[in-house]
This record gives sequence, structure tokens and C-alpha cells, in this order.
Amino acid sequence: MSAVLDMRGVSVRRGRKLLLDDVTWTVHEDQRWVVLGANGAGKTTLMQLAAARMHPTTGQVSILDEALGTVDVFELRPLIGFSSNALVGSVPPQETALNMVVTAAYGVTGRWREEYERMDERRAFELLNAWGVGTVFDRPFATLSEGERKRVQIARALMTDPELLILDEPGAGLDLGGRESLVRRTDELITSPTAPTTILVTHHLEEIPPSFTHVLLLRDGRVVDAGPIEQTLTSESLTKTFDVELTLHRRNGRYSAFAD
Ligand SMILES: Nc1ncnc2c1ncn2[C@@H]1O[C@H](COP(=O)(O)OP(=O)(O)OP(=O)(O)O)[C@@H](O)[C@H]1O
Repeated sequence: MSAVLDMRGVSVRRGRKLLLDDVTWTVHEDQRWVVLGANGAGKTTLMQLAAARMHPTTGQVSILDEALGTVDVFELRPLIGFSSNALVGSVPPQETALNMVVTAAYGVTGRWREEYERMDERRAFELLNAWGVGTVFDRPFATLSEGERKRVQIARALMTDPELLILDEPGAGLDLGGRESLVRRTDELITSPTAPTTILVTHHLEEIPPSFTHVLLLRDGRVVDAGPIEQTLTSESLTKTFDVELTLHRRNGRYSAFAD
């Protein structure tokens, strides 16, 4: 089984603050991971490393068999689909939904841009349609609802047909129907034969699609536990992670937790 992502003794320091502390984590090709942790636990920092957007202060990160620090990250990034709110700040006000998706391809096809443009646009449009936002393709991204933006961001993350897909809080700000539809679509996506290896960051257990196989629990930059979801996601591990007495409930492959 080959490792898509491998972190060994990874720490990230900013000033006096240790954002990640001695994290060791391996993600294999056929696995789908959920990352859970309280606000400020280090989840987004961990995803920035996994998406080759940041280097560790100490330790080794290897993505798709390339060691960070020895590889051109601009060659690596198109292989990684990254959906994160961190991206939204850099979107020009008039950028349309279609362009949000199509520009993700330029890293791969920029050299042949003139010839590939129509093909790229077609693919982007198909992805928008697949995620239920085909009708807003010509609207400025900035004017879309939160739910529509989330779907456009996922379509963008899939544009380059990535080998690793990272969804950082894709359900944040969605209403109940939007969340359920996202869970269903994500589940369909990741159980398809051509699905990329997927990592999902969430604050809400209800957002975990049933087909996720593994969980990593993070607290204060350290790994509390990591492993197969059925054994690792327990009332005890959640209580340790969130520092609140929690009881885990599981029904039809979906999860929820409540304070005692
Ligand atoms: N450049 C920085 N300098 C100092 N501290 C930072 C810096 N960037 C992030 N932090 C801190 O590192 C910690 C981890 O941040 P991170 O965004 O990774 O957490 P998170 O688990 O994603 O949180 P949330 O769930 O609230 O999004 C936070 O306490 C944050 O304030």
C-alpha cells in the first residue's frame, strides 16, 4: 500500500507558539481521513503542510512520494485539490464561478493554455453541474450564497483531477439541507472507482460521510489518537480531544456527540 502523505516528527513554530508539535501521520492511497480538533488545535496548519502550502519548522513531510524541501511545490500543487476558506480572500471581486474553477487548471495546462481553454471550461462547467451549481456559472463568486460558494470551491479542488483531495471545513456555514446534500455528494465522490485519497477537516461529527475510514484527533498541536475510525473515534478519545465529557452516538454510519 503506497503512502500519499507521510509526516514524521513534524513541528511548526511561529515565534514562541508551537502550532504543531511532533506530529507523525501516514495516509495511504485507499484511505479517507477525517481530522477533528477544537478551535486552534492546528488543523488548518496541518492541512497547509499536507497541501504543500507550508514547510515544517522541523521534521519531514512527504507528499505523493516527494519530500517537501526537495521538490518544486508548484509542480506538486496541481496534484492536490485544496478546498479551503483561506482561498476566498484572494479571489478578485468580479471572478465568476466558472473562472474560479477553470483557473485551478492553469498550473497544469498553462503552457498549452490557448489550446486547452475550451476543454478546461467544459470540464469546469461539468464539475459545477455535478455539484449542483451549474446555473450560477456566470455569477461573480463573491455574490454567491455560502452553500453555493462551498460547492464551487469543491468543484475547483477537483478541476485538476487530483490524487489527494483536502476539504477544510467544507460544511461550515451550510444549512441542514445543504449539509446533508454535501455529505451525500462527498460520499458518492469518494466511493467512485477513480476517487482521490481524501482528507476532511470538520468541527461537526454529523458532517462525516459514512465511507470515511480513518480519523486523526488533534489537541494543542499534538496527535491525541489516529487510526481506523470505528476503533479510534470513541467517547473517550473525543473527551480527551475537546476537554469536555462527550458521549458518541453512531447510527447508519453517521456520527454525533453530546456533552453528558
Ligand atoms: N502566524 C502565526 N503566529 C502565531 N500563531 C499562529 C499563527 N498562525 C496560526 N497561529 C495559531 O496557531 C493555532 C493553530 O491554528 P490553526 O488555524 O491551525 O487551528 P485550527 O485547528 O484550524 O483552528 P480553527 O478550528 O479555529 O479553524 C491557533 O492558536 C492560531 O492562533
